[in-house]
Amino acid sequence: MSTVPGIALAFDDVGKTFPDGTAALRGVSFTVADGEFVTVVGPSGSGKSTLLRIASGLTEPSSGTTAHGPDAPGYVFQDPTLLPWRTVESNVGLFAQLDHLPRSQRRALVAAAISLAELEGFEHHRPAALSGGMRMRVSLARSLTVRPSLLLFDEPFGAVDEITRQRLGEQVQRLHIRERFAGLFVTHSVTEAVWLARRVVVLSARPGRVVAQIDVPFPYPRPADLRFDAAFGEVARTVSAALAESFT
Ligand SMILES: Nc1ncnc2c1ncn2[C@@H]1O[C@H](COP(=O)(O)OP(=O)(O)OP(=O)(O)O)[C@@H](O)[C@H]1O
Repeated sequence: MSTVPGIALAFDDVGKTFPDGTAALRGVSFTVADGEFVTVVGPSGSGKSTLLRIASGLTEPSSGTTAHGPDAPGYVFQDPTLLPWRTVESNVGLFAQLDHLPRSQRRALVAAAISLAELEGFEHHRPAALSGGMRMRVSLARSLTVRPSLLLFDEPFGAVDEITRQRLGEQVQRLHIRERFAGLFVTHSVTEAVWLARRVVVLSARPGRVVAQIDVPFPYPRPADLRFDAAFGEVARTVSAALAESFT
Protein backbone atom coordinates (compact mmCIF):
# COMPACT_ATOMS: atom_id res chain seq x y z
CA MET A 1 0.00 0.00 0.00
CA SER A 2 1.36 3.43 -0.90
CA THR A 3 0.41 6.91 0.32
CA VAL A 4 -0.86 9.54 -2.13
CA PRO A 5 -1.57 13.18 -1.12
CA GLY A 6 -5.22 14.21 -1.48
CA ILE A 7 -6.37 10.61 -1.68
CA ALA A 8 -7.99 8.89 1.30
CA LEU A 9 -8.16 5.58 -0.55
CA ALA A 10 -7.48 4.31 -4.06
CA PHE A 11 -7.98 0.90 -5.65
CA ASP A 12 -6.11 0.33 -8.88
CA ASP A 13 -7.08 -2.79 -10.82
CA VAL A 14 -7.60 -4.73 -7.58
CA GLY A 15 -8.47 -8.42 -7.81
CA LYS A 16 -8.94 -11.00 -5.08
CA THR A 17 -9.05 -14.75 -5.49
CA PHE A 18 -9.13 -16.78 -2.27
CA PRO A 19 -6.94 -19.88 -1.85
CA ASP A 20 -9.97 -22.13 -2.48
CA GLY A 21 -10.30 -20.57 -5.96
CA THR A 22 -13.24 -18.24 -5.16
CA ALA A 23 -12.81 -15.09 -7.27
CA ALA A 24 -14.34 -12.30 -5.17
CA LEU A 25 -13.10 -9.17 -6.99
CA ARG A 26 -11.74 -8.46 -10.46
CA GLY A 27 -10.15 -5.28 -11.85
CA VAL A 28 -11.64 -2.89 -9.30
CA SER A 29 -10.48 0.73 -9.70
CA PHE A 30 -11.88 3.78 -7.96
CA THR A 31 -10.74 6.45 -5.53
CA VAL A 32 -12.08 8.19 -2.46
CA ALA A 33 -10.69 11.73 -2.17
CA ASP A 34 -9.79 13.26 1.19
CA GLY A 35 -13.01 14.13 3.01
CA GLU A 36 -15.22 12.46 0.39
CA PHE A 37 -18.04 10.08 1.34
CA VAL A 38 -18.54 7.15 -1.05
CA THR A 39 -21.03 4.31 -0.71
CA VAL A 40 -20.83 0.84 -2.31
CA VAL A 41 -23.79 -1.29 -3.36
CA GLY A 42 -23.73 -4.66 -5.07
CA PRO A 43 -25.32 -8.10 -4.98
CA SER A 44 -24.66 -10.40 -2.06
CA GLY A 45 -21.25 -12.03 -2.51
CA SER A 46 -19.96 -9.32 -4.88
CA GLY A 47 -16.93 -8.75 -2.67
CA LYS A 48 -17.99 -5.62 -0.76
CA SER A 49 -16.68 -6.81 2.62
CA THR A 50 -13.56 -8.14 0.90
CA LEU A 51 -13.00 -4.67 -0.58
CA LEU A 52 -13.20 -3.10 2.89
CA ARG A 53 -10.87 -5.72 4.33
CA ILE A 54 -8.36 -4.93 1.58
CA ALA A 55 -8.78 -1.19 2.27
CA SER A 56 -8.05 -1.75 5.96
CA GLY A 57 -5.03 -3.97 5.28
CA LEU A 58 -6.70 -7.03 6.88
CA THR A 59 -6.57 -8.86 3.51
CA GLU A 60 -3.96 -8.62 0.75
CA PRO A 61 -5.22 -8.18 -2.82
CA SER A 62 -4.19 -10.97 -5.25
CA SER A 63 -3.54 -8.40 -7.97
CA GLY A 64 -3.51 -4.64 -8.39
CA THR A 65 -2.55 -1.99 -5.84
CA THR A 66 -4.15 0.17 -3.18
CA ALA A 67 -3.17 3.55 -1.77
CA HIS A 68 -4.39 5.36 1.30
CA GLY A 69 -3.78 8.42 3.46
CA PRO A 70 -1.03 8.69 6.07
CA ASP A 71 -2.90 7.00 8.97
CA ALA A 72 -4.70 3.68 9.41
CA PRO A 73 -8.43 3.78 8.63
CA GLY A 74 -11.11 3.26 11.27
CA TYR A 75 -13.54 0.37 10.80
CA VAL A 76 -17.21 0.11 11.80
CA PHE A 77 -18.31 -3.51 11.52
CA GLN A 78 -21.71 -5.06 10.69
CA ASP A 79 -21.98 -6.13 14.31
CA PRO A 80 -21.20 -3.60 17.06
CA THR A 81 -18.72 -6.13 18.62
CA LEU A 82 -18.89 -4.64 22.12
CA LEU A 83 -17.45 -6.35 25.18
CA PRO A 84 -20.52 -7.19 27.30
CA TRP A 85 -18.75 -6.86 30.66
CA ARG A 86 -17.46 -3.37 29.91
CA THR A 87 -19.45 -0.16 30.32
CA VAL A 88 -20.17 2.17 27.39
CA GLU A 89 -17.30 4.38 28.49
CA SER A 90 -14.84 1.55 28.71
CA ASN A 91 -15.97 0.01 25.39
CA VAL A 92 -15.51 3.39 23.70
CA GLY A 93 -12.03 3.62 25.24
CA LEU A 94 -10.92 0.18 24.08
CA PHE A 95 -8.95 1.19 20.97
CA ALA A 96 -7.26 4.08 22.80
CA GLN A 97 -6.35 1.64 25.56
CA LEU A 98 -4.96 -0.89 23.07
CA ASP A 99 -2.92 1.96 21.59
CA HIS A 100 -1.46 2.53 25.10
CA LEU A 101 -2.50 6.18 25.16
CA PRO A 102 -1.96 7.84 28.55
CA ARG A 103 -5.04 7.80 30.79
CA SER A 104 -5.68 11.57 30.66
CA GLN A 105 -5.53 11.67 26.85
CA ARG A 106 -7.74 8.58 26.68
CA ARG A 107 -10.33 10.20 28.97
CA ALA A 108 -10.48 13.31 26.79
CA LEU A 109 -10.85 11.28 23.57
CA VAL A 110 -13.56 9.06 25.07
CA ALA A 111 -15.52 12.04 26.42
CA ALA A 112 -15.34 13.78 23.02
CA ALA A 113 -16.44 10.63 21.15
CA ILE A 114 -19.31 10.00 23.59
CA SER A 115 -20.47 13.54 23.07
CA LEU A 116 -20.19 13.27 19.24
CA ALA A 117 -22.23 10.05 19.26
CA GLU A 118 -24.77 11.66 21.64
CA LEU A 119 -24.31 9.02 24.32
CA GLU A 120 -23.99 11.34 27.31
CA GLY A 121 -25.77 9.95 30.33
CA PHE A 122 -25.13 6.34 29.25
CA GLU A 123 -21.41 6.20 30.09
CA HIS A 124 -21.90 3.64 32.86
CA HIS A 125 -24.46 1.41 31.13
CA ARG A 126 -23.45 -2.03 29.88
CA PRO A 127 -24.29 -3.11 26.28
CA ALA A 128 -27.12 -5.42 27.43
CA ALA A 129 -28.98 -2.36 28.74
CA LEU A 130 -28.86 -0.54 25.36
CA SER A 131 -30.98 -0.73 22.22
CA GLY A 132 -29.47 -2.04 18.97
CA GLY A 133 -29.17 1.50 17.61
CA MET A 134 -27.37 2.71 20.73
CA ARG A 135 -24.95 -0.21 20.57
CA MET A 136 -24.09 0.85 17.01
CA ARG A 137 -23.48 4.38 18.28
CA VAL A 138 -21.08 3.00 20.90
CA SER A 139 -19.25 1.17 18.11
CA LEU A 140 -19.18 4.39 16.07
CA ALA A 141 -17.88 6.38 19.05
CA ARG A 142 -15.15 3.79 19.61
CA SER A 143 -14.02 4.21 15.97
CA LEU A 144 -13.99 8.00 16.35
CA THR A 145 -11.50 7.85 19.23
CA VAL A 146 -8.74 7.01 16.76
CA ARG A 147 -9.57 10.24 14.88
CA PRO A 148 -9.42 8.53 11.51
CA SER A 149 -9.14 10.49 8.28
CA LEU A 150 -10.91 7.53 6.62
CA LEU A 151 -13.72 5.45 8.13
CA LEU A 152 -14.77 2.13 6.58
CA PHE A 153 -18.35 1.02 7.27
CA ASP A 154 -19.41 -2.57 6.57
CA GLU A 155 -23.21 -2.37 6.35
CA PRO A 156 -23.34 -1.13 9.93
CA PHE A 157 -27.07 -0.45 10.19
CA GLY A 158 -28.52 -3.57 8.53
CA ALA A 159 -29.83 -5.06 11.75
CA VAL A 160 -31.86 -2.12 13.11
CA ASP A 161 -35.35 -0.90 12.19
CA GLU A 162 -35.90 1.60 9.37
CA ILE A 163 -36.34 4.73 11.51
CA THR A 164 -33.32 3.94 13.70
CA ARG A 165 -31.35 3.25 10.54
CA GLN A 166 -32.25 6.65 9.12
CA ARG A 167 -31.32 8.38 12.38
CA LEU A 168 -27.97 6.58 12.50
CA GLY A 169 -27.34 7.65 8.90
CA GLU A 170 -28.14 11.24 9.85
CA GLN A 171 -25.70 10.99 12.71
CA VAL A 172 -22.96 9.60 10.44
CA GLN A 173 -23.57 12.51 8.06
CA ARG A 174 -23.33 15.08 10.88
CA LEU A 175 -20.10 13.47 12.05
CA HIS A 176 -18.71 13.37 8.51
CA ILE A 177 -19.42 17.09 8.07
CA ARG A 178 -18.03 18.00 11.47
CA GLU A 179 -15.00 15.71 11.62
CA ARG A 180 -14.30 15.78 7.86
CA PHE A 181 -13.27 12.13 7.62
CA ALA A 182 -13.58 10.39 4.27
CA GLY A 183 -15.95 7.42 4.26
CA LEU A 184 -16.38 4.19 2.34
CA PHE A 185 -19.77 2.79 3.34
CA VAL A 186 -21.14 -0.58 2.19
CA THR A 187 -24.91 -1.01 2.20
CA HIS A 188 -27.72 -3.01 0.61
CA SER A 189 -30.08 -0.03 0.78
CA VAL A 190 -30.18 2.18 -2.32
CA THR A 191 -31.88 4.98 -0.35
CA GLU A 192 -29.20 4.89 2.33
CA ALA A 193 -26.47 4.74 -0.33
CA VAL A 194 -27.77 7.82 -2.17
CA TRP A 195 -28.67 9.85 0.92
CA LEU A 196 -25.21 9.46 2.45
CA ALA A 197 -22.88 9.64 -0.53
CA ARG A 198 -21.28 12.12 -2.86
CA ARG A 199 -20.82 9.13 -5.17
CA VAL A 200 -22.28 5.62 -5.28
CA VAL A 201 -20.10 2.78 -6.60
CA VAL A 202 -22.09 -0.16 -7.99
CA LEU A 203 -20.40 -3.58 -8.07
CA SER A 204 -21.36 -6.47 -10.35
CA ALA A 205 -22.20 -9.97 -9.15
CA ARG A 206 -19.17 -12.08 -8.19
CA PRO A 207 -16.43 -11.52 -9.07
CA GLY A 208 -17.19 -7.89 -8.23
CA ARG A 209 -16.27 -5.26 -10.84
CA VAL A 210 -17.25 -1.60 -10.83
CA VAL A 211 -20.20 -1.35 -13.22
CA ALA A 212 -21.19 2.25 -12.42
CA GLN A 213 -20.15 5.27 -10.39
CA ILE A 214 -23.03 7.66 -9.89
CA ASP A 215 -22.52 11.19 -8.56
CA VAL A 216 -25.05 12.48 -6.05
CA PRO A 217 -25.38 16.25 -6.55
CA PHE A 218 -27.17 17.33 -3.32
CA PRO A 219 -25.17 19.57 -0.95
CA TYR A 220 -24.52 18.63 2.68
CA PRO A 221 -26.06 18.81 5.18
CA ARG A 222 -28.94 16.95 3.59
CA PRO A 223 -32.38 17.16 5.15
CA ALA A 224 -33.97 13.86 6.24
CA ASP A 225 -36.90 14.35 3.86
CA LEU A 226 -34.61 14.74 0.83
CA ARG A 227 -35.38 11.03 0.48
CA PHE A 228 -38.88 11.97 -0.73
CA ASP A 229 -37.70 14.57 -3.23
CA ALA A 230 -38.29 13.92 -6.94
CA ALA A 231 -34.65 14.73 -7.84
CA PHE A 232 -33.48 12.28 -5.18
CA GLY A 233 -35.82 9.67 -6.63
CA GLU A 234 -34.21 10.15 -10.05
CA VAL A 235 -30.70 9.44 -8.68
CA ALA A 236 -32.00 6.46 -6.69
CA ARG A 237 -33.66 5.16 -9.85
CA THR A 238 -30.33 5.36 -11.74
CA VAL A 239 -28.55 3.48 -8.95
CA SER A 240 -31.32 0.86 -8.77
CA ALA A 241 -31.18 0.33 -12.53
CA ALA A 242 -27.38 -0.16 -12.45
CA LEU A 243 -27.78 -2.51 -9.51
CA ALA A 244 -30.53 -4.53 -11.22
CA GLU A 245 -28.29 -4.88 -14.27
CA SER A 246 -25.38 -5.95 -12.06
CA PHE A 247 -27.39 -9.01 -10.96
CA THR A 248 -27.52 -10.35 -14.52
N1 LIG B 1 -11.78 -16.35 3.28
C1 LIG B 1 -12.53 -16.69 2.23
N2 LIG B 1 -12.28 -17.83 1.53
C2 LIG B 1 -13.03 -18.18 0.46
N3 LIG B 1 -14.06 -17.44 -0.01
C3 LIG B 1 -14.35 -16.29 0.64
C4 LIG B 1 -13.60 -15.87 1.79
N4 LIG B 1 -14.13 -14.67 2.21
C5 LIG B 1 -15.15 -14.40 1.37
N5 LIG B 1 -15.27 -15.37 0.43
C6 LIG B 1 -16.23 -15.41 -0.68
O1 LIG B 1 -15.95 -14.27 -1.50
C7 LIG B 1 -17.18 -13.74 -2.02
C8 LIG B 1 -17.28 -12.29 -1.60
O2 LIG B 1 -17.51 -12.21 -0.20
P1 LIG B 1 -17.83 -10.85 0.53
O3 LIG B 1 -18.18 -11.18 1.94
O4 LIG B 1 -16.75 -9.90 0.28
O5 LIG B 1 -19.15 -10.38 -0.27
P2 LIG B 1 -20.21 -9.26 0.11
O6 LIG B 1 -20.49 -8.51 -1.16
O7 LIG B 1 -19.73 -8.46 1.26
O8 LIG B 1 -21.47 -10.13 0.51
P3 LIG B 1 -22.75 -9.75 1.41
O9 LIG B 1 -23.44 -8.62 0.69
O10 LIG B 1 -23.56 -10.99 1.39
O11 LIG B 1 -22.25 -9.35 2.77
C9 LIG B 1 -18.30 -14.62 -1.44
O12 LIG B 1 -18.63 -15.58 -2.40
C10 LIG B 1 -17.67 -15.26 -0.24
O13 LIG B 1 -18.26 -16.53 0.02
